[in-house]
Amino acid sequence: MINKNIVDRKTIAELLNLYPFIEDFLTDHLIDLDDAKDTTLIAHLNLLDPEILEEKAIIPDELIDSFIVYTNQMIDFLGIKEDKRVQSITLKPGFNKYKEAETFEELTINKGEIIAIVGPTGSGKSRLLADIEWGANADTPTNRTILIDGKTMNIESRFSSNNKLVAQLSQNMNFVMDLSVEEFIELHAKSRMVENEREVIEKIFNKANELAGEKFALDTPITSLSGGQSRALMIADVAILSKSPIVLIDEIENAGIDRKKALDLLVGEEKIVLMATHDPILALMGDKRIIISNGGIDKVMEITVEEKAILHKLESLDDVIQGMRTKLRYGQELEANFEIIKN
Ligand SMILES: Nc1ncnc2c1ncn2[C@@H]1O[C@H](COP(=O)(O)OP(=O)(O)OP(=O)(O)O)[C@@H](O)[C@H]1O
Repeated sequence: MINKNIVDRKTIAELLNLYPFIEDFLTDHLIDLDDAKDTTLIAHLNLLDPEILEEKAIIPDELIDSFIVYTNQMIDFLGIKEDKRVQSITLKPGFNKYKEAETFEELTINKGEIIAIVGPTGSGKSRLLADIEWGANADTPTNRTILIDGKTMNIESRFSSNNKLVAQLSQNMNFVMDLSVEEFIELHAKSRMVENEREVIEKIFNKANELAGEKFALDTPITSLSGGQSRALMIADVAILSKSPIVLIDEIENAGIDRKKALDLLVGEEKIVLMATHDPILALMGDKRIIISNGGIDKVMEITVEEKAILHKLESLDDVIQGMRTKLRYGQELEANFEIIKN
């Protein structure tokens, strides 16, 4: 089944590749496929002249909604083998540290969504991630319940180490195995029984190097990767090779990797991503954010249009800071005059 997150993130060409039958719907609605293939449907509609939209009686949001309904009906009708992956997780309220009931409405997170978890140090962000990893069923200190596709996690999924529903990326990841990067990925690819092993190894290696600040080689021993490089390798590995549909990230801000690319990579693979963070850029990169206070979920907020604009400015500031970091690292002097490019 598709949902709005998927339609918002995939290009029309990618959607056509998955569901060739949508061509009829798009052409019936006068979408010029030659023009539109490399953009998302919403981006394409937003680029159209308002007069043309009016003339064709197209209201972008309504068209997207009917596109989703049509595509899902066709998936049903054609009996297309349904994606067995998890479609959503739901958090049901429990108690905060003072045993007061959490007041948020039950929260459902769909695949392709990014949720930031924010709150002061010690407020319970990691605890929430642990509840999700554990598949809490009113049996953790918070008394929360986590539903996967509307159901509590069964015992097998909770305790099995194969087919884990949840992949966890934490701040401190140390490798202890005596393997090269290539051998490490190969081992993982073999255990997953992938057919196109070479291709997968190359893809993970290239993606990891795109995310990492300092490049590494296929024959670099994994024990000599830096913190940021190991984190980049794990993210690429989880995104491309791991079948776990849910990814939990505990603070990637200090890992020295390209955070935006990392999130885009995970979400592009249609994972459900939850990340605990103190970093305003990451917090605003989420579609929603969960505010934690005293061990409880205080509220759930959606990113506003104004915040999206602020995120854009913060990213420019961040570029300046990263640039300065690079200069300092390579022994250069900083200049007082610097420009913040985007506005
Ligand atoms: N609802 C709760 N009931 C009981 N204990 C809780 C609850 N929420 C959190 N805790 C406990 O509070 C402590 C601090 O929580 P946690 O480590 O999750 O904070 P954090 O927000 O991740 O902190 P930091 O930002 O420093 O990483 C932990 O021992 C955790 O188990």
